[in-house]
Amino acid sequence: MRTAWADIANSAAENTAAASSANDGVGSTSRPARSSYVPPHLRNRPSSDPTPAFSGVGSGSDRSVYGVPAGGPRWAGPRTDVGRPGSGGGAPRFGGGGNGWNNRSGGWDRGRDREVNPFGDEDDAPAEPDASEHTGINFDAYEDIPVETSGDNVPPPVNTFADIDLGDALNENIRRCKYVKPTPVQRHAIPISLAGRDLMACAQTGSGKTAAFCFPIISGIMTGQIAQRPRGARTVFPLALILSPTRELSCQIHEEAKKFSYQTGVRVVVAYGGAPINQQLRDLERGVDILVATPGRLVDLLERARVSLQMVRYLALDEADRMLDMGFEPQIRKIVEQMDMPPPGVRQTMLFSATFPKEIQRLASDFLSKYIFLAVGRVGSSTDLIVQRVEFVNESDKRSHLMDLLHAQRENGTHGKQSLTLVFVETKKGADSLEHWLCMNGFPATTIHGDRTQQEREYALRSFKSGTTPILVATDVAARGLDIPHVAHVVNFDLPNDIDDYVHRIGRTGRAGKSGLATAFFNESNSNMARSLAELMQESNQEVPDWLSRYAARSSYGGGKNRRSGGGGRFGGRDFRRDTSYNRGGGSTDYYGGSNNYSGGYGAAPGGYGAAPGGYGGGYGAGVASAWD
Ligand SMILES: Nc1ncnc2c1ncn2[C@@H]1O[C@H](COP(=O)(O)OP(=O)(O)OP(=O)(O)O)[C@@H](O)[C@H]1O
Repeated sequence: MRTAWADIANSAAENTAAASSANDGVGSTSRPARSSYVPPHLRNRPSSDPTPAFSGVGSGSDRSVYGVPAGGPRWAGPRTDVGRPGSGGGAPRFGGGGNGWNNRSGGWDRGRDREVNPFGDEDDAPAEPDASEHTGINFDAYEDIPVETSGDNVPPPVNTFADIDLGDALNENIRRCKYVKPTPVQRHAIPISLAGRDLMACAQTGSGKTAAFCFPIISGIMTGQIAQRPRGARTVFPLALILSPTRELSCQIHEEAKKFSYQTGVRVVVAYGGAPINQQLRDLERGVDILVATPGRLVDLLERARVSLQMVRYLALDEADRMLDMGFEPQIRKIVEQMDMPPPGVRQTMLFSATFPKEIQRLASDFLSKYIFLAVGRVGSSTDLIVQRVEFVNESDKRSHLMDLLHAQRENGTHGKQSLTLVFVETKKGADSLEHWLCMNGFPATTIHGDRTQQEREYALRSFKSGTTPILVATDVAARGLDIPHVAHVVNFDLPNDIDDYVHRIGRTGRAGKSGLATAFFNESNSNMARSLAELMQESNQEVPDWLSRYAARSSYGGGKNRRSGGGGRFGGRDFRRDTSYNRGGGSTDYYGGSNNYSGGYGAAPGGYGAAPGGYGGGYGAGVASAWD
């Protein structure tokens, strides 16, 4: 059976052969693959199009040609090689400027020729007017969702993708993805980002945040002014950096971004730990516009001087609260503040997550400039699409209880390829032992956790996704971001110590408007979670068992951290800059001088879950980062 590494090894061999160079390793001076790099603005140029360099500026949009606000470009690099065609439609016609990139490209279409169609045979399927019919997305689930924005001059939301000037090639890929309407976070976040504004965005799990940050980045690179990139001997200069906390999530974002950027000429490369670095170096050398990475591997590449961040115009942190908690913050600060990345206000920064504790918002503001805060849905709440059940199960009864659930699923047909079950446990050993026990009892299962090799992790994920092993036993490494179709049931065999982790875990089901089920096993050892759990369930219109309410009445806030998402407001949705203690405590109103804009029918009542200062202690030791990364 071909494994991930077999694939990599084979593709490396193919590449080496194609390059006809026995000396194609890292450090080779010939770098044959790299010579075929074609800059994005030249790759889309029709071969028959003799259009010379175009220097026009698109109009009719609230952003300038650089994708920055009308107030003035924040990216000052002079454009020498590419212009923006008018926004009135038609395929983009990029003109070569006769510069070095063009000369060494070997032809506009060489890069594109090699591009694998990520849509496969479905490429030409017509878009359905009714999204729910074709994709199973229940868009009604998103109606009346509460939205809050705060900050200066917030660009208005759009209702359709056609209302946004994303460019023909990207629009075509949106059609290929069968995205008919933007989701609420996309409706708000995309115009904000296209206007060049920094953004801190909170939106519920499975609500389409990946596209919300990818579309403006791809569009900006395709259409914006790009200063000529330096030509370091072995250094590459991406224009955008997307960081995520886990290898699997980085791979997933990479796959998504490749779909969105198909035939746009924008090149997306992924770099993550646990996989051979040489293949990643070769990928980078072929050219990179958007680099998707985990922090540890990126630091490695930066220290080897194989990547420079000096040309980064867009920085996106997915799962931003996780990226800035104790485990990752030093690495993120190093990448963002201590290397050669342009500062806030020069680069554009976008932070996305479903949860955003106040203390993390405070840290995050260091990376942002005059940003807009956007909350779609109740920050840190779970989506109402997920039915949540909490069952009291003593530690010693957990296995037999799980077995009962699985048998019941089998009997009512909700088991198998179309109904996957994801079981979260606290420890890696616990994951292995439960997996073994399930297999012994006739339930094919696999496992994913930080002690497994990356090859094993990827194999496990594929086996789960395909339904070969319809049960995945996982630690929190699988809690965030993973978009696995057909996860029908999430079981919190061991509850996490942090309510935000619970929100992300159960968010692996009930995605993109579909419904899902989440069952949690609760016992005495989880009593510190009772209150947060009961309140979260209440907010999500779930039935709270009486016994849990009694536990909640007796206990304090969850996990000892008392850091309910969003902070300061019972329903989250709260920009920490509006917090009175922040303003009193010497916090500068420079961060925030703007109006608050609400839509939807909820109020962020003060009080309630106030996150006590210093209450947040982070959930992970520093050493954990490497296991994730
Ligand atoms: N406009 C759209 N129309 C239909 N489907 C969409 C749209 N936007 C995104 N999706 C789909 O919704 C699913 C969830 O999207 P995504 O993974 O970006 O969610 P997310 O908000 O990042 O979730 P999480 O918080 O768990 O990381 C994906 O399968 C994606 O393809």
